[in-house]
Parts: sequence; structure tokens; C-alpha cells
Amino acid sequence: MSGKVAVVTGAARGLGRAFTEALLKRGDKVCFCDVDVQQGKQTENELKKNFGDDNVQFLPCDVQKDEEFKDFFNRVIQKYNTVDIMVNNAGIMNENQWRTTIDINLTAVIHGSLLAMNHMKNKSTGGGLIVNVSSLAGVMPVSFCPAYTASKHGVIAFSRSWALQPELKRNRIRITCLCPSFADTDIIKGTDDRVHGPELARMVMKQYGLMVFPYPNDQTLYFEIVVSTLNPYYVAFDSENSHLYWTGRTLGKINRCNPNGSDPTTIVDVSIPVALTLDTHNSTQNSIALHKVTFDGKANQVVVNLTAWPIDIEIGMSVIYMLIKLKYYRYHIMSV
Ligand SMILES: NC(=O)C1=CN([C@@H]2O[C@H](COP(=O)(O)OP(=O)(O)OC[C@H]3O[C@@H](n4cnc5c(N)ncnc54)[C@H](O)[C@@H]3O)[C@@H](O)[C@H]2O)C=CC1
Ligand SMILES: CCCCC/C=C\C=C\C(=O)C/C=C\C/C=C\CCCC(=O)O
Repeated sequence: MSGKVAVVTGAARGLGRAFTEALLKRGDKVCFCDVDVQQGKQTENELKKNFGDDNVQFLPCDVQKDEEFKDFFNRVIQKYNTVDIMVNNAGIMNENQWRTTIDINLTAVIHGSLLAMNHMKNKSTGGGLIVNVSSLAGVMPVSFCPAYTASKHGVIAFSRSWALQPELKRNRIRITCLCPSFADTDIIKGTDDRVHGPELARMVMKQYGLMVFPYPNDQTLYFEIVVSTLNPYYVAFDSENSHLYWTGRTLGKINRCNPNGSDPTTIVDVSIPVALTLDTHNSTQNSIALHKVTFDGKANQVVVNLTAWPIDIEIGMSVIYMLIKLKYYRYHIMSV
């Protein structure tokens, strides 16, 4: 996938910057935008020094503003002739500004995805990858930030729904959601007045730990890899190579096996949390059904049910605790 042209929104700092660096390291060209012009320019200068003037460019853009976003996207095409990878990353967390939260975290992600799809399906070389940054708050309710959580659920719902369109697959466009756990970036700083119940929020964050960026071996930044985290036993499926992924008892332990359960291998074993990505590429109704896979994780047996019909990946925390007590885990994940 290297040698591609990528767009990353909200990449002046934080995860967006980390994604940009990861793409640059692979040999891609990256054009990134941000509403914070000063920080954007500074980041651009730093990245140009490391990766070369021609390979990275910053353009100011507020993704909330439709025309600005469209112009930004078109300027990338003018400069590089194409866009192969679109990372819709820009996001905020502010429960007091819930409408803005929805506008940036969801509406702009929809807009960015549509801009990318329209371009990718028409370009002569065809195809592309869209990475929509959701959150673990996209797969479970989070009491201290309901609007943020709604926006992130929306990102997954939008991405999965598009992934059901045969048109997308026909045009070789892959759409992926990245669902990180708490990461050590500015979004979580000074959030006391932006969340409901900051004490609870701090407690939860302490309990789950913070991801450190850049991630030591770049595993989480390698978009093709579908992995999972937070609580153990989240399961994901990679449509590209049919691998199944599940976590161990500790955050940061990720295992992989073949679809028939053979060759279980630990691919990541670190003491820090990693991210969950949901791969929506394969969510088509007519794909094959792998009804049941059973394999042994190190700590406990994990039973994975995969069905041919797209069903919800969401599992309530209470269900997880109940299953943990029973030492028996059964998950429905999206269709294969
Ligand atoms: N840090 C965390 O714990 C987690 C973050 N995420 C998501 O990751 C994404 C990136 O967040 P972080 O890097 O953590 O936060 P951050 O606050 O460090 O970076 C967000 C960037 O987006 C930019 N931005 C905000 N509004 C914008 C707009 N209207 N137009 C253009 N750029 C805009 C900001 O200026 C900033 O540079 C967000 O979508 C966030 O919801 C998801 C899960 C966990
Ligand atoms: C003290 C303030 C903390 C505010 C956190 C700010 C930003 C968080 C961004 C995220 O996307 C958070 C990521 C994941 C949250 C998911 C799960 C929390 C678990 C909730 C629970 O167990 O009740």
C-alpha cells in the first residue's frame, strides 16, 4: 500500500499527526488539514524536515464548513492528482457544545467519506481506503459523554451501512473504523468542564490506562491490521487475509488465528492498551458464513460466532462481566 496519496483531517497534533507520520514512514505522500493553523504549520515544518518538502503538506481547513472541506479535498487532488487513503480523524469532546460535537465528529466524517468515495470510484486506477476514526465510545455507552458517544456510534453505523453497498466493493473501496481506547493526547486534557461526572471519567480512564503514541512497534497505526482491545475478548476479523483477532486478559495482548482456529499466535504482547479497529469491508450479505470457530486463548476458551448476516458487535459491559464470570465468551461480530 505504500507510495499512495493520503489525506488526514485534524492532524496538527495527536492521533492525526501520528497517523500522518505512520503513512509518511511507509513512503506515502500526505496532505493534512486542521482548524488550528499555527499548530498545523509547525507540524508541517517538523514533518518536512524528516520526510521531505514534497511529501507532506498542511492546508488550513475547518471540516465543519462544507465548502472549505470540499475545497481542501479538491486542492489535494489538484496537487497530487489522486487520493488513495482518506483518514477522517478530526474530532472534539465537549458535552456543552453537543451540536458542534456532532457536526465535527459525525457530519464531517460523513462528508469526508462521501468526498473520498465519489473521487475513488471515478478515478481510473480505482479503489481506495477510507479510515473513519471512531472510538471505543462507538461500541459501548459512556455515561460521562453521551453526545460524543452518539457521534462515535454514528461513525460506525455510517461506515458499516456503506460497507453493505456492493457498489463499494465493486469499486474496490474499503471502509474501516478505528476505535481507539483512551490515548494520551490533548483531547483528554482539561476535560473536566466538558464531560458529565469528571470524577467518574478520571476513574474510568485510570482503570483502562492510556495508550501512548506513537505506538512502539507501529502495530496500531498499520491500518490493514484489524485488532482489538479494552476489555479482553473483543474480537475482530480482517477481510483481507481472513485472520481472526482477539485480545488476551491484559490490555495490549493481541492474538491471531486462521479462520478455522488453527495457528493461534500472539502478535502483540505489551503492557499498554491498543486500539480496536472494525473492518467493515466484508459486510456484504452474500458473503460466506463461517458459523462457529472455537479455539483456545491462553487464559480461557473463546468461542466466536460469525454469521453471514450483519449483526451488531455491541456487547454491554454487564454482559461482558457475566460472561467473564462464566469463563465462557461468545461474541457476534459483523458478517464475514
Ligand atoms: N485521545 C483519545 O483518547 C481518543 C481519541 N479518539 C478520536 O481520535 C481523533 C483524534 O483525537 P486526538 O488526537 O485524541 O485529539 P486532539 O485534540 O489531540 O486532536 C484533534 C485535532 O483535530 C483538530 N480539529 C478539531 N476540530 C476541527 C475542525 N473542525 N476542523 C479541522 N480540524 C479540527 C484539532 O485542532 C486537533 O488538532 C478524534 O476523532 C477523537 O474523537 C478516539 C478514541 C480515543
Ligand atoms: C477526565 C476526563 C476524561 C475525558 C475523556 C476524554 C476523551 C475521550 C475520548 C475517547 O474517545 C474515549 C475512549 C474510550 C471511551 C470508552 C470507554 C469508556 C468505558 C466506559 C465505562 O466502562 O463505563
